[in-house]
Amino acid sequence: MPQPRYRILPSRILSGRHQRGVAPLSRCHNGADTPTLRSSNRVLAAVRSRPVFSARGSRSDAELMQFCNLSEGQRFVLLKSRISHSLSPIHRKRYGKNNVILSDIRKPPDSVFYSGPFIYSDILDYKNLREIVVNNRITWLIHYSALLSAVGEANVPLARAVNITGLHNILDIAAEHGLRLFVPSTIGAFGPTSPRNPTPDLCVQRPRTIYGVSKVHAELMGEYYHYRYGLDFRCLRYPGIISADSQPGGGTTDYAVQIFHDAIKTGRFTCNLKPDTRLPMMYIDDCLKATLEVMEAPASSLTMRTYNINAMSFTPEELAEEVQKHMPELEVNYDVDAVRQAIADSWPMNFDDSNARKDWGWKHDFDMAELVTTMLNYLNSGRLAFQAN
Ligand SMILES: NC(=O)C1=CN([C@@H]2O[C@H](COP(=O)(O)OP(=O)(O)OC[C@H]3O[C@@H](n4cnc5c(N)ncnc54)[C@H](O)[C@@H]3O)[C@@H](O)[C@H]2O)C=CC1
Ligand SMILES: CC(=O)[C@H](N)C(=O)O
Repeated sequence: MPQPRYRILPSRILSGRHQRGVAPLSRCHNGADTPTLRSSNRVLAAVRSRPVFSARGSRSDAELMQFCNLSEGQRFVLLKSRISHSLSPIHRKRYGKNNVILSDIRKPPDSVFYSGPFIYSDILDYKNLREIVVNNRITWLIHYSALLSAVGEANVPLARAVNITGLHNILDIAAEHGLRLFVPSTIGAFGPTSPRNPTPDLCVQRPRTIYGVSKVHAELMGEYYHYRYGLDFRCLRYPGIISADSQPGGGTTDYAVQIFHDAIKTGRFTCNLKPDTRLPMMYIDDCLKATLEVMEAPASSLTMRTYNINAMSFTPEELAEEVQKHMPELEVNYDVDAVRQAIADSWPMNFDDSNARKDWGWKHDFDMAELVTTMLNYLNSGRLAFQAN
């Protein structure tokens, strides 16, 4: 048994009461401090025995009500991304500005940086993550950091480190400190041998990207920690997310964001996928709604820990036609990127999210027509405001 080198100071767990735990640490392969499984077991055994942190279904409604009411100093860390830009204001309104802490390896835009607490962190630095969780008495962790599908293929070692080693760090910290943990998965967690139309929650998952492999790994590890250690792990497989308030990044579905920016800026759009490539998509507001709903759902309503969610499915051609209803002058061309096309061809065309609808009442608000109108109104209002200044 290794000698303890560090002590975990008193930390707040979900009930808002305090738990004292002492965990010997060992060095993990990436050089960061991480608890040994054995020491985690000891802490977790104590945590699991507490009524608010027992396995699925054993929490009473009263405890859940108490849990979801963050009045006793419950605090979040949101590991930042484009999606969390939009999620943080909603969380802050709901749970209090200072109870939601954003964190990233990069300084965000000023509008995000000055909107509330922000802490620098590198997902690969376990010790730093642990300090953030302990020093800020964090109780919920929302883990968005990742390299997406196309950028992941361009830098596999980095994607493997951020998406897999980073996830291991998060899981250990969440389990050790009794945090509720949300990790998003994706349509990219399926592959060419999965049923594609529609794709159910449970089926063959053999993705062909490092991104997809890392997300299947995250789903399985999260569920394993849930059943093995009682970790309150919750995961949604998002479709392509479309949002107006951030620039498109390294995803395969990002053409469906880019088209709006290009339509408004230049009146011309060149799509990097074939016109008939059908993929599941969702407007950001629906994504945020689903994320909050599943985070707050009583554990007893969840029959699974990882759910598909969906809103619509369309092809570039169909999306372009819908945009052209508002902007008939929009010119659309196709210049197919072979890597992105191969990824898209291996992903679901339609997503079966019937379990989410049945278990916790998931219901989307935005269809394609609503999405297009909202995106164009939002981006046009930004452009008009800019011109007015
Ligand atoms: N945007 C989409 O269409 C979809 C997104 N998702 C998932 O949602 C999450 C967020 O996605 P987006 O907002 O689109 O991603 P994004 O690319 O905007 O954000 C990823 C964030 O990870 C951060 N990051 C990278 N390396 C890091 C490190 N070493 N330490 C700390 N942070 C680091 C980046 O700085 C960036 O802010 C990802 O996990 C993604 O897999 C899932 C399905 C669809
Ligand atoms: C669907 C996703 O996970 C993401 N937008 C990507 O295209 O990589």
